[in-house]
Amino acid sequence: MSERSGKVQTVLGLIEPDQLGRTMTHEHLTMTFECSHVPPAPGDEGLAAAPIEIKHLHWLQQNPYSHQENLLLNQEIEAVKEELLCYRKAGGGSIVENTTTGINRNLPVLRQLAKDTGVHVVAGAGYYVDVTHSDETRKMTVEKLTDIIVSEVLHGADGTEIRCGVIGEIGTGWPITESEKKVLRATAHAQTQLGCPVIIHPGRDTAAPGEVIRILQEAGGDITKTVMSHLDRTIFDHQELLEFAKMGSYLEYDLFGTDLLNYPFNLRVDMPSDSVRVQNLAFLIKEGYEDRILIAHDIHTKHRLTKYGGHGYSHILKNIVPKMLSRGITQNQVDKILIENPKHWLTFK
Ligand SMILES: CC(=O)NCCS(=O)(=O)O
Repeated sequence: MSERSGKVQTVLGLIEPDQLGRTMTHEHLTMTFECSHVPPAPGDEGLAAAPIEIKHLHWLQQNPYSHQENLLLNQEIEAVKEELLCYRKAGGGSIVENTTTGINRNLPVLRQLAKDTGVHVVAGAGYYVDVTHSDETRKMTVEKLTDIIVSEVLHGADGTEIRCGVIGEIGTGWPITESEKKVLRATAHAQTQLGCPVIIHPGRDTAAPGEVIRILQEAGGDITKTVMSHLDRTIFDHQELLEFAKMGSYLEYDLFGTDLLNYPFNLRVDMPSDSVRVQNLAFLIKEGYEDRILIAHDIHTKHRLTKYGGHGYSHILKNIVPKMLSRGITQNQVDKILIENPKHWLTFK
């Protein structure tokens, strides 16, 4: 049995699972998202180059990836610190920080934020999507990738002694590339060695989550300790959702606070509103999945911070929880989604 067994690993060390409290299982506190820049529509070049201002907020909400500066969340450490203090005041306890290799993980900043705010921060090991894989990463064998991921959890990552407490978000696109498949197999092998939680970013296609789970399963991964992120923008039909839910992973709705009409990464998608997200949670609960649901905001751009008029990290606690309660979800079920489910997922076997 390892020292991590029965514990949660934060950037400040191991803690008891009961110390976590309310937990957002998919956020970013510092990262860059230049890999996902979308050129502005003809005529919008001026807006895309303008400083972020309240008069441009609606444009930014509809075109978040077409503004280069908006993609640099790493420039907002002070604002994020203030947000985390508000998150604590609102009853938040912990945050899983999903930034992996490829989108500028910064473990010393995460550790400082945890120290300054008292919020428990769990950092992510592994690799984001193919477009961010270096030539060196692409050439690695599954064994080498496994060793690196294991070391990020056991010894620390990016040349620091700060240890990751989950693997992910592991990035995959659609179709899943060969390099991403190797990372997925390495993730499963590392999880087998460590007994740790895993979290996946699926490609933007309805078939993507199921395909990822099949690859992890074949490589020996523990699907019951694996989270499928971004279901909001990936599976829409309730029957397809139930088919996927039967595969046994955690089901994460993590884009609370976003209301995007034309989702630039897949224009066929009708991005749901927060009201529809809550309806989906109520549906999954009715179907018996209350032990498998997780929620978050996945803040990864500047405009979603309260400093810029956004909803911030406390939106779920302040606005979504009352909405859930008003739609027949009980306090006990809310507590499962925000406290019990994250706790079970994050505890090492
Ligand atoms: C940081 C990240 O991967 N966020 C997800 C954005 S997406 O549009 O839902 O893929």
